[in-house]
Parts: sequence; structure tokens; C-alpha cells
Amino acid sequence: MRLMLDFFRAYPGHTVFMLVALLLSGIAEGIGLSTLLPLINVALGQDVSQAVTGVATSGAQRDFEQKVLDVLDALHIAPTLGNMLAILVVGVLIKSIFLLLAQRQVGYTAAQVVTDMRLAMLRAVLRSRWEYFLHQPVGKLTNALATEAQRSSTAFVNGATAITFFIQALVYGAVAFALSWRASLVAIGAGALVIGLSHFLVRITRKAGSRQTHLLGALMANLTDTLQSVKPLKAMARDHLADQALSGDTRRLNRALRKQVLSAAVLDSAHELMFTLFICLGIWVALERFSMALPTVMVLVVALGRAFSFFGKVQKQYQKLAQGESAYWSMKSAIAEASANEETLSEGVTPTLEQGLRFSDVSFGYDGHSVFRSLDLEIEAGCLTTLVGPSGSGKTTIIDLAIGLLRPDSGSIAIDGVPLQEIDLRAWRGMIGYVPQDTTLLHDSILHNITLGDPELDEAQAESALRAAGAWEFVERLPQGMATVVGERGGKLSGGQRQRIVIARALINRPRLLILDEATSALDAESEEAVRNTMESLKGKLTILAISHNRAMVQAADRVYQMSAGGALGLDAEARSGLAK
Ligand SMILES: Nc1ncnc2c1ncn2[C@@H]1O[C@H](COP(=O)(O)OP(=O)(O)OP(=O)(O)O)[C@@H](O)[C@H]1O
Repeated sequence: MRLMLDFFRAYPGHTVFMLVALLLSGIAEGIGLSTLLPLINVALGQDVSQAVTGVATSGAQRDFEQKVLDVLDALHIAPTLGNMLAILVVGVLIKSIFLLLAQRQVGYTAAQVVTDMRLAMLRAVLRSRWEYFLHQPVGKLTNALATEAQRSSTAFVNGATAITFFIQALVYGAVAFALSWRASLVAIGAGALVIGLSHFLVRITRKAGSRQTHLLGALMANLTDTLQSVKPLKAMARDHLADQALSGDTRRLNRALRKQVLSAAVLDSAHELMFTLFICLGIWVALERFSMALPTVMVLVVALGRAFSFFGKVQKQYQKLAQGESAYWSMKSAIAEASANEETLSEGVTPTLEQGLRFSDVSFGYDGHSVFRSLDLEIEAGCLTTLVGPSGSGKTTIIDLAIGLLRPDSGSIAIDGVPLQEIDLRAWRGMIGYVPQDTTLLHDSILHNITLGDPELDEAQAESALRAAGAWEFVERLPQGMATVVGERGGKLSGGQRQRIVIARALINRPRLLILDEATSALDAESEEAVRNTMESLKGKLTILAISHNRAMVQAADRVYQMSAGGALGLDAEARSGLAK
């Protein structure tokens, strides 16, 4: 129930509304129910006032029935069969209206819960530090957004339904108590025994639920990774290896599901059997041992039977809550963890980039493994600077440091002399056009892939960005032009075409710094020439930092830095001039 308290704290208004509606519905039901005993007496043809003084009628029953009659009298309602049936029906009607209101509120809150949790998770992950983000499997995030959020909301509905049933059980219990407190106490004891005996089934379900949460997270993470690399697996006939790994997870998940289903079914059957047993025993004791009046026993059986049934339902709903609860805690802790790793972006000086970006004596390593030490680098404003060097020498790392995604272990990175840690990073990144190595596109139109849905960008701007990226010619030839949908991850376009779309995306915002990370590797000679001409024409208007082994990019560069393997950086003048030729 810790989950319900958490929800109540998060949505106090919704909770008050729901609880008040539930209480009112319970009261309405109680009022309808309280007419049951006089109603049966009338139906059996007994004079109600005589039945009240009947031999086998106990003091409590007499009091109860007399109170009901007094209330009817005060309201000038004759205790006739028709009137009492009408009160019963009106009671149930009012109860149903309040119950409907309460359930509507529960439904709305549940929908709100899923939405809020999904948004909180998305925001927390998107705002987290890059190093943290890199360690998050995409499948885990997808699973949290799709499955865990939904399971959390279902757990909330189960908890709210348990409260509804609990209130109804209390109403029936209270009516039974007013009739015979002894019989009710015995029944409560019996009910508590049944619930206590079957609590181990709730524990089994809770464990199975936690296991499901864990296994689903792992399965989705594996699945996403596998699906992203399915082409080489199929090409090398190794898809069965992925199949084996995934089917292992799926089978473990199946075992957890079976445990959950079995414990739910056992709880159902056990409740029915034990409650029936206790009610039969109760009827026998009431009639044979205590010689109670039949109408009283009948009302007691209805009231206690319903109370039993509702308590059973409370436990069943609680069992379901226990099954989904782990998803809620898992998602909450993931949100808290991501929030604790949030980057501070919008504080500090707004950058200008009039002189350039300078790395001075910068050292950096991942998890204690040094990539480079004492790196000095100057990216002059308005110039094209190209980084070349062997794979793994740290070129992409330099770019990540320049963007502020990573922080140096020592040394300083400054924009126009202002250290990066004193810069408003959001403003800085707003000045950057970035073309990554991996040119995966969104499954949407070319236009959307360039504007990314920014309402301030129009088709004309997209066209000029496409022209600047040397992509207009092929886009124009497509049957639907910029409206062409590029397929899953841009799969309907060639690697070179995708690269040019991504370059256009980077150019459309008129960046002050354009970063190209191996952005021209998949271009043919003609497109490469087009991009080179673009770079030449952009030089002076904006600053360009490129990683490229491409001759054109090296030749067009104002300055080339040669990275050397082994972690150290050397600004090799000879190699630079050699490369530039
Ligand atoms: N997130 C990371 N965690 C740990 N190590 C990393 C991470 N990213 C990169 N590295 C390591 O840092 C080193 C430099 O990587 P980087 O990607 O900067 O090299 P690169 O010169 O851009 O390589 P390439 O030309 O192959 O893209 C490599 O040895 C790499 O294994």
C-alpha cells in the first residue's frame, strides 16, 4: 500500500474526490441495506412491530430494526413492502452514481499517472549528463515508457479498487454488526484467518511481479540491441544466436507469469471454499445453537456473505497491486537516478564565438583510461579545422568535449577566452550544427528530418539547406520530393543520401559552429565535391570543425590537426602540410 500513499501524496485533490465519492456510495448502500430486515419481515407477512418483539429476536436486532422504523416514522414513510423496496432501490441507485463518479476519478487519475510518469522519465533521461545517458540501454527506456508506466497505472487502479471494496465490506460488516455483534466478531475473526492464511499467495505474486519487471527490462534491452544489428546477423546466418539469447529471457519471463497466474487462481478458489465453509458453519450455529430468528439469519448471511466476498476481493486486488508495484518502484528509481544526473545547462555567460575555441593542456580519459594528455588545440572562428588520425585516437572525444557533453579531467576549454564551465551550455549548443558519424534518420518525411518539427522553419529554408548540403538534386527527383518518407531509420535512402540530409539538418539553423564527425565518408566523388564547395563557401561565414580522412575536407581545411595513436596528441606541422596537399 506504500504505492497508494505515494499516489495520494502526488494527487491529493484527485484522492479526496475519490474517497469522498466512495464513502458516500458506501453510506447510500448502507441505507438501502438497513431496510432489509424490516423488508423481509414484511415479505414474510409478519407485523413489523410484532417481529421486533418476537421471542427469538435478540435485543440488538430489535434495536436495529426499531431504529430503522423510527427513522422511517420521522420521515413519514410507512413501513410497507413497496416503500422499503423503493428505499432499497434508491439506495443502490445513489450508491451506483457515487461509485461511478469515484471510478471515473480513478480512471482519470490512472491516465494522468501514466502520462506524468512517461513525461518525467523522458525529461529526466533527455536532460541527463551524456556519460550517464550513454550507459542507458535504449530498450530499458522503451520498456519503462511502454510497459512499466502502464503497469504502474494498473497497480494504482487495483489499489483504488481494493479501497472501494474495503469500504463496501465495511458497510456490510457494520450492518451485520448492528444486528449481532457476536456473530460479526466471529465472522471477522474467520475472515482475518482466511486472509492471513492466503497472504503467502500475495507474497508469491509480489516476487513474481518483481521478477517480471527485471526480466522485461533485460529482454527489451536485448531485443532493441538485436533488432538494431539484425542485418549482419542475418547476413552471416547467426540470427539463431540472437534467437537463443532472446528465447532464454522469454522462457524465464513465462515461468514468472505462470507463477503469478497460478497464485491468483489458487487465491480465488481458496477464498470461495473457505468463505462458503465459514458461512455454512455460521448458519448452522445461528439456527441450531443460538435459535436466532430466520429473517435475522438471512440478513446476517447476506451482510456477512457480502462482507466476506468484498474482503476477498480486497485481497485479490491487493494481490494484483503487488504484482505491478515493482514496475512503479523501478520506474520511480530510474527517474530519480536520471534526475540526479541532470546537466546544468542554462547558467552562465552567453557565448559569442568571435575569436575561436581553444583547448589548453587538456587531459581526458573514460573510466580512468586515458585517451589523451596535455592536448592543445585551436579552432579559429570563421575557419575550417580538420582533425585526422587513426581510429580510437580520440577525435570524437574532442568534439564531445567542445560541445560540453564531456568535461575534461584537467586543463581548460575556452570560447573567446571564457572557460566552457562558465558558459550557458544551452545557448552554446544552440549555436552548433552537428553532423554525427551515425546518420540514422527518423521514420518520417525528408522535410521533418531536416526541420525536426520546428514550427519556425519552413520549406524554403529546408530547400536552401538541402542545396547547401548538395542534396537538392536527388530530393527533387524523388516522386514526393521533400514529403518523401525515408523509412525506418532512413532505410529507403543510401548512406550518402542520408549523410546529406543530416548535413542539411545541421545547416538549416544557420549555426555559428558546424561540426562534421566523419560526415563525408559515404559520399561519392560528385557529392563530396558539392559538400567541399559548400564548405568553401561557408568558410568565413561560420566556423567548421570536421573529422575527416576525406581528401576534399583536408584540402579545403585552413588547419589540420593530426591525432596520434596511444593517447598523445601532436600538432604535426609537416604531416599537416603533407595532408593538405
Ligand atoms: N563512452 C565511452 N566509454 C569508454 N570508452 C570510450 C567511450 N567512447 C570512446 N571510448 C574510447 O576512447 C577512445 C577514443 O574514442 P573516440 O571515439 O574519441 O576515437 P575516434 O578517434 O573518434 O575513433 P574513430 O575514428 O574510430 O571514430 C577509444 O579508445 C574508445 O574505445
